[in-house]
Amino acid sequence: MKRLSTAEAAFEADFAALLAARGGIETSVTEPVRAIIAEIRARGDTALIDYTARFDRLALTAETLRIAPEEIEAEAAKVPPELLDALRLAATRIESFHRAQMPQDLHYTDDAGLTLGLRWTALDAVGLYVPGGKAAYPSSVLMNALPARVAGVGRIAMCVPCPDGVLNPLVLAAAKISGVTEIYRVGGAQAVAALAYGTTTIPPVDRIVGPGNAYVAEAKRQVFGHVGIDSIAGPSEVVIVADGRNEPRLVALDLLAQAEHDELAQAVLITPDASFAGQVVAAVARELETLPRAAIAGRSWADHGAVILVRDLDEAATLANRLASEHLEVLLDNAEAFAARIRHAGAIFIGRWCPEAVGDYVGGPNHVLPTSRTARFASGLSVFDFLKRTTSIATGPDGLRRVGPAGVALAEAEGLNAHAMSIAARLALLNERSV
Ligand SMILES: NC(=O)c1ccc[n+]([C@@H]2O[C@H](COP(=O)([O-])OP(=O)(O)OC[C@H]3O[C@@H](n4cnc5c(N)ncnc54)[C@H](O)[C@@H]3O)[C@@H](O)[C@H]2O)c1
Ligand SMILES: N[C@H](CO)Cc1c[nH]c[nH+]1
Ligand SMILES: [Zn+2]
Repeated sequence: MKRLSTAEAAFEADFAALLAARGGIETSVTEPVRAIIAEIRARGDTALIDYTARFDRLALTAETLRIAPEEIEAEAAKVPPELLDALRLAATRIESFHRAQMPQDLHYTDDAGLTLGLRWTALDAVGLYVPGGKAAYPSSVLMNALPARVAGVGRIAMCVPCPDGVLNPLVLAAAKISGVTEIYRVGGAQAVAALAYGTTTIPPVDRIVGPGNAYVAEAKRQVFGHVGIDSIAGPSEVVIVADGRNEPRLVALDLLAQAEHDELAQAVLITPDASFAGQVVAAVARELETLPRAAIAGRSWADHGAVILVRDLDEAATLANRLASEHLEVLLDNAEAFAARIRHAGAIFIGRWCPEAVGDYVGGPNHVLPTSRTARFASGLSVFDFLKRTTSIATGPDGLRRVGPAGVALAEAEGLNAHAMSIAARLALLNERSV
């Protein structure tokens, strides 16, 4: 864990090092992934079955690639009722927040007499990748599938690797609650390729979303352009701005909640109170003694954690904006006012009673958020990832007369004569016919 102080002369250099410490994309898998995608394109289901036998130790046939409805039911039925209730509560809240995001179409006639439109339509088909094994978060199934459903996507296909044939009941229960029934037990780059290009069993989709390991991320990068993808997520991050009026243990737990995701996760505390900073650092050490995921969280905190001592909250706001973190917690008296000054953060958690973990599960907004400072220009997953816009222009003779000559002039200036003539010829016809 780094201790930085804005009062120190070396601060800018230390801070730059902190910004640069964010994770990058793994490149050693580029060629293996290229080969896997080519095989899936050439041999379809047969290659998918071969790779699943090799990487997931699971023998499949074209008939068993897709998880049968009875299997989904049987697995979901293994989930304890209180956990199903928790998933349902989360799903209801996520669904209603995403429903509130749905945009309006535009349709109006302007002063020149042209009728202009902008219409939102949902994607036809989306593929949702869910990581296999212990890395799978059922909450992420809800966060990826529900916005697609709310947007009105016609078909949602899900791929989840099942190493040694083991299904994950919670993942299947979350899929069921989200209304996803088309689920394939395949993973890795081969699943991404199958979703992108299609096989006999898996029809192709238009966009692929969801997290995964380096093979999955690289495959998404390589199929991008043929299909759409969501952003490629880096390690999780939290920045916590807290004054000395907080309970140190609660702040320590919030830092560790991010750190326990991954050894590369980054947890940063910004505070104007040096004595409080010391108490939080001590509390982190105490909590690490008993935390089940202490090995991961301890590594993350040791290698990527930071405590920044600022002179005042103005400096805290400036640094929080520069960090443009995936998550920002504001644990201050006047948290709303501080949050209003933040321009760059994936999601903001406002007030001492609002830990980031609420947003991971039951807040309502999406927990798939921009990492690695991309919050400067990117946003979290939403219904907009599953919608597209089509614009329209309608005009009759009057509108064409009003705007056509300027179009002709611009086309001629660009040397595009057919463009100019397609408008000019109509204008000439209108004059001839005195329409
Ligand atoms: N919300 C979430 O669920 C979430 C969020 C963030 C990150 N993640 C990330 O998801 C990832 C999960 O990783 P995972 O590996 O457990 O599951 P995964 O589903 O991402 O990958 C498993 C697949 O990787 C492929 N693979 C493994 N070794 C390979 C090799 N040598 N060559 C080619 N392909 C190979 C196999 O096809 C296997 O099915 C982690 O990196 C985790 O950080 C998950
Ligand atoms: N904090 C993670 C995204 O950064 C999401 C998550 C899922 N489960 C728990 N947390
Ligand atoms: Zn989390």
